[in-house]
Amino acid sequence: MPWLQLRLNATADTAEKVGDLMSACGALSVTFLDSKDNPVFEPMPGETRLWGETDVMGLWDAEADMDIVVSYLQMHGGLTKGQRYKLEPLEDKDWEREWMDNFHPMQFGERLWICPSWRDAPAADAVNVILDPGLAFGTGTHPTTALCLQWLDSLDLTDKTVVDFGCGSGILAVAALKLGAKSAIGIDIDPQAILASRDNAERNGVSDKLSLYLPDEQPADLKADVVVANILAGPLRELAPLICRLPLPGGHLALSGVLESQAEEVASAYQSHINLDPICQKEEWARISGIAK
Ligand SMILES: C[S@@+](CC[C@H](N)C(=O)[O-])C[C@H]1O[C@@H](n2cnc3c(N)ncnc32)[C@H](O)[C@@H]1O
Repeated sequence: MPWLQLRLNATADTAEKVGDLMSACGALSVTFLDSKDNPVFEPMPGETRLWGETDVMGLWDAEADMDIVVSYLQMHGGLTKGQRYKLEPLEDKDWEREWMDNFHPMQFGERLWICPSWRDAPAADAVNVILDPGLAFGTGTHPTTALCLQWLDSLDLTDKTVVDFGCGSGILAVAALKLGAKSAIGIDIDPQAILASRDNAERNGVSDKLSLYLPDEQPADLKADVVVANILAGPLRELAPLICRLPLPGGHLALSGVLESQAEEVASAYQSHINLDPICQKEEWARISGIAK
């Protein structure tokens, strides 16, 4: 089935509203893209977008009446009078082909590779995580995920327990298990993330070692040797009292999803419980890590 894609530019303040309006008039998916065309996070409710100019891209099936969609956006302030937008058909075949052709195995750190299922593993002795990119967050292409994968690769995870807080596709928990962790727990507020993580664990033969919880279901006394949380700066600040208690004494913690400009403030919420490493950066993103006191 061919698709129709509508793309328009929004600002930090309007992107979320434009996305909601697109969903309200039948978009099958809505993606936010930064200035380099990387997909960016959907903001948490009440959270301010921090990355300035954002393109919002909605996808409809070919039957959709896009005149109605455009009028609806104009009527509700998603498109201002005279604002330019791009509407183009996307052939299903081209779309999938392009996706598949462009998604190559990617290396993180020394041992770890993320490999789409339709490509051969790059090296027999590498640690290969098989993951199919989708609309869900967490394929390794985003710098915040990459920072966490590199960090996990740098640790000796043999027989360690791991918590992946904000597990998304489960990429970090699955990678940790394939790097030798004994067991992992993934936690996410999004039920779709729980399902995606389960699928990806099964695809990688580690589902028996991964437990998944919504936040209000997680064990009360949860502790682990290694804790990784790739969520945004706001939740990381708010959840600091909870996340600080997750690593065992001497255990490792990494926080990601934080812009470089927010790193000091987030780090200060953790420094009473964590001996912090120097902040590590990739593009405009920062990773905060350290060892629990
Ligand atoms: C940026 S994605 C990270 C996904 C994956 N861990 C990765 O590194 O690519 C953030 C995930 O955190 C989840 N999340 C956001 N706030 C959360 C919270 N307060 N508690 C648990 N999960 C949360 C979101 O639903 C989303 O799946």
